[in-house]
Amino acid sequence: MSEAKTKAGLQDVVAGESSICLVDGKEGRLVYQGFDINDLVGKASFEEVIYLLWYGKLPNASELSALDAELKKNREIPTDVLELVKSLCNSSANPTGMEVLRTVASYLGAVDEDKSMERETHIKQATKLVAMLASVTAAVGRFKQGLDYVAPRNDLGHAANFLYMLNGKEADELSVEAFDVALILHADHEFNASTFTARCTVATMSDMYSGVTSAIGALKGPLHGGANEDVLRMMMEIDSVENAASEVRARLDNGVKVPGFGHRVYRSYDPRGLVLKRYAKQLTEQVGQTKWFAMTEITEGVVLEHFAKKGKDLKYNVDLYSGSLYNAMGIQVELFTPLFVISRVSGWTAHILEQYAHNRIIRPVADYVGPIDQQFVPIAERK
Ligand SMILES: CC(=O)SCCNC(=O)CCNC(=O)[C@H](O)C(C)(C)COP(=O)(O)OP(=O)(O)OC[C@H]1O[C@@H](n2cnc3c(N)ncnc32)[C@H](O)[C@@H]1OP(=O)(O)O
Ligand SMILES: O=C([O-])CC(=O)C(=O)O
Repeated sequence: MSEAKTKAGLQDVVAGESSICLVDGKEGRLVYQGFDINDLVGKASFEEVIYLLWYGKLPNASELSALDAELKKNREIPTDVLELVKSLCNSSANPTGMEVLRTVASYLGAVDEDKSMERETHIKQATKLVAMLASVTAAVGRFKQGLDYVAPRNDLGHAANFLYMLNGKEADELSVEAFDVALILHADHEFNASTFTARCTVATMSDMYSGVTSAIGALKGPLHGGANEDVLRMMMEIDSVENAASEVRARLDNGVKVPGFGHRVYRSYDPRGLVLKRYAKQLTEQVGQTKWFAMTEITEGVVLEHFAKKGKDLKYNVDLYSGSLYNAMGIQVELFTPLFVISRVSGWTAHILEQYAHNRIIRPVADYVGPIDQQFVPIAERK
C-alpha cells in the first residue's frame, strides 16, 4: 500500500511541465506562449493563435499564409466522411454532435495512410483535424435540421467559413469577430481534463487521432465542455426573465450545481468570461434577442451572492456567457460543445506535439484502499 496521500481530483497537483499555456488562477490571467489573451483578442486571428500554440511564436505573413492555405486545403469533407456523418445524423440512436465528432476523429485516423510519427506528419494531421472538425460540425448542424451540406468557401477565414457552412449564408461582421474571439479564448487551458487525457493517450506513443478522439470523449462531460450547452438549456427550461432569480435560487437551495460556475483553477475570475460577456451583450442587442443574456446576467448575480454569503470564492467560468452569444449567431444548442472542440483541438494538438517531443509514459500510482490478504474460496464453497 502506498504511503502517499492523494488529492481528490488531483487538485493542485503539478503533473508535468508545459510551455504552451499559463493559467494564473489567483490573478485571473490566461497566457498562451507568453501572450496574455487580452493582448491577442481583437489583434490576432484564430489562425495566428493556432500557429502560436504549435510553433511557440506568432507567425510572420508568409508563415501565416502557408498555414492558412493548408487549413483551406483540408476544409472540404471527403465523400466517405460526409456519408458517415449523414448516416450518423439520420440514425435512430440520434447521436449528439459530440458523439459524431468523436467517431469522425477516430475514422480519420483509421483511413490515414501516413502512420509516420515524425513531427511533420503530426503537423499535417493536426491541420487536418482543425480544418475537418470545423467543417464536420457545420455539416452536423445542417443535417440535424434536415438541411443539405454547404461546401466551404476558400475566400473566408476559419471563423467566417464555419458560420457560412453552418448557416448557408455569410455571417455579419460582428458575429464573425465574436466567433473568432470565442475560438481564441477556448483554444487552450493547460492540463484541463480533456488535454490531460490527450497527453496520457499519446504518451504511450499512440497516434494523434487517438489522442484527439479520447480528448473529445473527455470534453463531452457536463463538468467540462458539456456545461456550455447546459447553461442555455437551463435558461430555456426556466424561460422567463421574471422567474430567473427565484428558479436559480431554488436550484442552489436544493444543492444543484448551476452550470457555468466554478472552476478548479480560477479563484478570482475567469478572464475569458469577461470578454465573452462583452461580446454576448453586444451581439444579442444587435440581433434583438436579449432574453437569454438578461437571464444569464440575473443568474450570475444570484449565484455570486449565494456563494459570497457562504464565504466561497466561486465565480462564473468560460461557459456561462458563450450560450447567449452562440444563440445570437443562430447556432443550435446541440452544437455548443462541438464549438468547444473546433477551438480546443488546436490546444490538444499543441499538447500532443509537446508530449511527443519530451515523451515519458504517464503512469501515476494509486493509493490502494481495498482489502488485502483475502483467503481464496473455491466457487462451490462460496455462499
Ligand atoms: C470548460 C470547463 O471545463 S469550465 C467548467 C465547466 N463546468 C461547469 O460549469 C459545471 C459546474 N461546475 C462544476 O461542476 C465544478 O465547479 C467544476 C467541475 C468546474 C470544478 O470542480 P471542483 O474543483 O472539483 O469543485 P467542487 O465540485 O468540489 O466544488 C467546490 C464546492 O463548490 C460548489 N460548487 C462548485 N461548482 C458549483 C456550481 N456550478 N454550482 C453550485 N455549486 C458549485 C460544490 O458543490 C462544492 O461545495 P461544497 O464545498 O459545499 O461541497
Ligand atoms: O481548465 C479547466 O479545468 C477546464 C477548461 O478546460 C477550461 O476552463 O477551459
